[in-house]
Amino acid sequence: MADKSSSNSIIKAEDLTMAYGDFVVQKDLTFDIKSQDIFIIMGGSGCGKSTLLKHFIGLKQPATGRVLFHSDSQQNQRESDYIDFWQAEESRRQRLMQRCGVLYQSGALWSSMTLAENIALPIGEYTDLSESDIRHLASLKLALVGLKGFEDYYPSEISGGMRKRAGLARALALEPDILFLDEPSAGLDPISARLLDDLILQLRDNLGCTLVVVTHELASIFAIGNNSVFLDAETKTMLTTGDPNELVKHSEHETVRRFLTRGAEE
Ligand SMILES: Nc1ncnc2c1ncn2[C@@H]1O[C@H](COP(=O)(O)OP(=O)(O)OP(=O)(O)O)[C@@H](O)[C@H]1O
Repeated sequence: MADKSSSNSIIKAEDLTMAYGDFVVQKDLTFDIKSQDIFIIMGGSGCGKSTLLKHFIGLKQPATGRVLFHSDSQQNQRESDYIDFWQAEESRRQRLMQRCGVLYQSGALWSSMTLAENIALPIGEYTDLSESDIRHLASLKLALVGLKGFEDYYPSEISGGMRKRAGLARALALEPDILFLDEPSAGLDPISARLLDDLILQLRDNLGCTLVVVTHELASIFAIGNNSVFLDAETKTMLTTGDPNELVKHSEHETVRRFLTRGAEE
């Protein structure tokens, strides 16, 4: 089934069923995330958005089905170029994960380290660069997210929005081609949330990253998303996949249209 529309997929979920023990969270998930998508994982509370993210970042194994990563996002793609993440050898999995940056909901910065030190940490761990090169790179990453000059600040000395951006700078430390963001605008005021959306769009446009974002903020979904999957808590499966800006108008599923219009439809 190598149709043209799936030809530049960077991640694929195939018949994925997710469960905690006997408790099935979602079943039969099949969708593609394409290179340079801003792909939104959406759905009501407790439907399994964060659980799905965990399957992509190596924290949780599928009950059944597969998570496939393209072996090299820069190349033309054939079916044989996909790696079944959970069947791959540990070393292969680690290499795949080094292509991925993650921004956790809390931001997860080390409070006892400055912003530059927070970003230098993964760079020092995974590269052989000198201390001064690492420091220089950390400054560059902070500049990328609009935090030039804040190298020596501690997380407690900056605002929530700035902490999110610093978390993004750290997620970018190893120059990932895929970024996973868990509720990036949670806890931010509307203006800071909007600025973070703008930054996310810039990162995609300037760095060519693919972004996978868990969010239920409607403004963000429409502002940044060009592709999505909708997980339904009731039927425990996906209802649809596609551009949320189209789904809000044309989805055949009332549940999806109602979610995207906050129930204001009709
Ligand atoms: N470690 C766990 N063990 C058992 N059940 C879990 C675990 N983590 C989550 N669950 C359950 O799995 C379901 C999906 O949880 P998940 O956090 O993925 O949903 P979510 O869509 O991200 O929720 P929210 O929008 O509220 O953050 C929920 O019923 C939750 O209680």
